[in-house]
Amino acid sequence: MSTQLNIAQETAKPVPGSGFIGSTDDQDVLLEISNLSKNFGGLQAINDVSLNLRAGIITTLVGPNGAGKTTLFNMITGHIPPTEGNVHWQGESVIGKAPWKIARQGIARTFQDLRLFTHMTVEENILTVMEPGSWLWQPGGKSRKARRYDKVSQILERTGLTDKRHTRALDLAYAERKFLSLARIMATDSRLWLLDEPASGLDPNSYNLFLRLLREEVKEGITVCIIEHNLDIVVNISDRIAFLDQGKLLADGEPETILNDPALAAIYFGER
Ligand SMILES: Nc1ncnc2c1ncn2[C@@H]1O[C@H](COP(=O)(O)OP(=O)(O)OP(=O)(O)O)[C@@H](O)[C@H]1O
Repeated sequence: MSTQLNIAQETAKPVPGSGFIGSTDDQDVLLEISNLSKNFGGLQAINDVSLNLRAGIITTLVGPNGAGKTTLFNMITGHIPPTEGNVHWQGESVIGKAPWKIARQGIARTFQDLRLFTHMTVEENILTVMEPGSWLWQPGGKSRKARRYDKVSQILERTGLTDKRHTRALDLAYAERKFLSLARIMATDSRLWLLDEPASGLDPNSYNLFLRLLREEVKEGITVCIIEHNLDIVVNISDRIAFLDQGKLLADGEPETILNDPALAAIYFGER
């Protein structure tokens, strides 16, 4: 079994010390996680995690099953309260706020199980995440409703779903459902996207489209944090990697450094 997370060892930079790396700098921090912990009864799912999500990059959360990745997302988005610690979004704490309020402030999220409205069409699924006020007619120029439909068209075009506009989510292929989940996030105008395994199970063409789309969005100013298990995807996608294990943040840094750390690889592959 490989002792490394990445194959490209020749490009690796040396890891200082034993290999566990701390946070680098605090430039352009959009989301600040400070000393966050979560206990479920006797289980400490997240243990004193501090991590900054920097603007305009893709940070990937990796770690073995049960490491606490989804729990971390759940605390950022207000789905579960932390036992201790804080999360600041653009300088303001989100702790205690309802998920819908946090979403409205600009943090959007996808789920592993996608959570689409399966009996609604693709278009309807996207419209549900748009502001209700958008349906009102405004004097002068195009109605807001018309502008919303234009936006839906653009999103469908970019996600390759134009032909599926009036298809029920239920009748979509797996990759199309994944793209619909992404399309719904695109419709929210959020600044931070938290994506839970967005590329898992995609065929090569869909995967390439996904990568292209994500890079375009990041170029336009979106900040992304992704939970991902597939190392090929992690290698291709990450600007930065945060490595969690048993609720602890073991490393946070450059992909090359993290992916070539034998100690982390041993944990990832269950060889410790
Ligand atoms: N609501 C809950 N109640 C009790 N235990 C929970 C709850 N949610 C998560 N856990 C436990 O907390 C730990 C971390 O779970 P979490 O789902 O965050 O891990 P993960 O890194 O996302 O795992 P995976 O990669 O398998 O999805 C696990 O041991 C899990 O069983």
